[in-house]
Amino acid sequence: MSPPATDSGASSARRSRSGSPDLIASNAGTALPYATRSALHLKGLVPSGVEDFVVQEQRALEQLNTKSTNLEKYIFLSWLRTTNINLFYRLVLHNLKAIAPVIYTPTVGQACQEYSHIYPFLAPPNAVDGLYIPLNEVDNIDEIIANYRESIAEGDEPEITVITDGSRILGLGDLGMNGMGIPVGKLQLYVAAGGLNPDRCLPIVLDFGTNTEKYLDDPLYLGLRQKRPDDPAFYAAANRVVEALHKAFPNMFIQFEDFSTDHAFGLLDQWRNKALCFNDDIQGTGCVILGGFISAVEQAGIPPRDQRILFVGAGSAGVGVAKQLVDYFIIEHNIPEDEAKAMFWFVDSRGMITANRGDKLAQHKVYFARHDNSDTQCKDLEETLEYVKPTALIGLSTIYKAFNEKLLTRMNEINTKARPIVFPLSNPETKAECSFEEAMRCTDNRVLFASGTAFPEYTIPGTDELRVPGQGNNMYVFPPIGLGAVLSKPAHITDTMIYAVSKALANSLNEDEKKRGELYPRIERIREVAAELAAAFIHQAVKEGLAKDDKWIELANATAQGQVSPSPDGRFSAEMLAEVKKFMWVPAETFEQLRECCPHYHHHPMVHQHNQKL
Ligand SMILES: NC(=O)C1=CN([C@@H]2O[C@H](COP(=O)(O)OP(=O)(O)OC[C@H]3O[C@@H](n4cnc5c(N)ncnc54)[C@H](OP(=O)(O)O)[C@@H]3O)[C@@H](O)[C@H]2O)C=CC1
Ligand SMILES: CC(=O)C(=O)O
Ligand SMILES: [Mg+2]
Repeated sequence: MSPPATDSGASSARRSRSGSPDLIASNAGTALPYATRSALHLKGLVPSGVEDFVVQEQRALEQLNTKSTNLEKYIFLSWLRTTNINLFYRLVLHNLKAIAPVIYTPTVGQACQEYSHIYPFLAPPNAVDGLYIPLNEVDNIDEIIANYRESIAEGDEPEITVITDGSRILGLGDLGMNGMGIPVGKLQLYVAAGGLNPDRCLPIVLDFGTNTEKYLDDPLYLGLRQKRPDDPAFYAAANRVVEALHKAFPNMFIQFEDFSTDHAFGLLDQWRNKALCFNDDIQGTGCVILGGFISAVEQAGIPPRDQRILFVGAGSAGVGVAKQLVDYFIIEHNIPEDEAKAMFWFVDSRGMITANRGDKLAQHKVYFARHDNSDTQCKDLEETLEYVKPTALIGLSTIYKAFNEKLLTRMNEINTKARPIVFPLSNPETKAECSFEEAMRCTDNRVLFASGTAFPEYTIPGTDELRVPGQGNNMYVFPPIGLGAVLSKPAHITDTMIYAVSKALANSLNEDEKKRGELYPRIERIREVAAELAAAFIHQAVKEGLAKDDKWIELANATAQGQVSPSPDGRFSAEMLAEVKKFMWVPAETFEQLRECCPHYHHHPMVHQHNQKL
């Protein structure tokens, strides 16, 4: 069983192997009481003021606020995370709305592009950010895993990993090893939103080269300076790594992230029934967008079956999202699959996707290729929009401003009877199809909107009406899916477990959010909502007979048998929700808590000596 929520020793555990006084000092710093300073031979090495964590946090926030750019803020926060992880997460959790766009999209995109330039000179074994696995060392993967094991404290085996090869980082393309910023950033959200223990999160980059000349020519580039391998070599190496990880840590949840689309589908197909894994860009994005889309369809003002949905972009994200929306129309609205599928059109870089377009469609596009277009071949988005006259426009194309003023205005004109749905979901901001303000202005403020990246709130001109844009980003769902998987330990993740999370997300809006017509819960509530979504996931995993953890099986069965009170939508019980919340990691509030909750503290040789003297 995993440690309880109070096990907040944070990264101090990792440092315990060094036997250095850093163990306590790094996470307590100026909060170290005099007696402990004395015991650890730190007298005179720390300023004399003894303060509590709240004051430390004020100082950290003050320092963060002196940084004039988001990249500087990112660098400061990375430094803080590797220096004092407890303080880092206190700051993140108490300022999530302001900090999420710094540690995650959009700033993380820029940080990845600059990764080799801002690399913080980490000093292993005491500071290890994750695993860098070069192609030419894949045969030594067991040694690499053994080295990692050596660098962590006993009992801190990873329970979750985010793994990328950097080949499609957000909408920024192939960043090679620089893509490491994404697993690092995603795992910070696993901790902040999902309550995973930071010591048990493992970011991994497969450093398999890059096809981006700019990085190959950059003297500071830290990855392998070679072109990417061909497909057989890629799959042989990637599978070798995943196999070794799965063997070393059989219960570890594996999140595939930001692989180029063909490999994203390929790896998922190979591993989805063999290991506890999922692809965030295909399944996570599908899950989160379905959650917001359900709310949008309810507010649009036309029957769901009259929706005509135009996707711009048919990559891992576009196809992943559309497949989940098809399931929704089938399951919730009893629309036969063929009819449900016919509610969707796609545009890619070559125009509307049709079966008779003349090019060989990639396998993942075939399902949605239109057969009813006769001779009509729309060559781009503008033509397709006029042809389809969509009620919903969804962008996962990486094309900045693809939804220009003209197109947005047309969406408004086409949809006089319904509120138009516009979801520019590409990341980061420099790739977003449009902004919230643009969508509001061009649709007489009628738009039902969600974006991948965080956009500012918008006050309708001439009024004091403030509108909050929805953030349709998989960050709302991968933390609870991971948390639910870590707790209930299903043999593998099914589409129906992910579907249950989408439904729970749509049900998670509070009265205020609903009254304001918002599509997603406010980010300040992301942790509270994550607990509900994780409970829904666990409940579904148990229902499908795939969960392996007895405690959660018993709790879910008790709900099903009516022994405990179910949630309003019947998906989980209050008891289960309370248990999930108990598990969620929280940073220590006081020095005492840090000390008590850190099992390694008491084993520290100097602390041991000190305690013996007391
Ligand atoms: N909001 C969220 O939570 C998430 C957002 N995303 C974002 O989605 C975007 C796409 O990701 P992914 O699907 O994996 O990437 P891909 O590169 O696989 O997909 C991009 C798609 O856009 C198409 N495209 C490119 N140029 C144009 C154009 N001019 N007009 C129309 N379509 C075009 C491509 O066409 P072709 O196939 O012909 O090359 C391709 O189908 C990224 O920006 C990513 O950040 C991804 C995951 C989650
Ligand atoms: C959010 C995300 O996973 C992406 O843009 O790739
Ligand atoms: Mg991604």
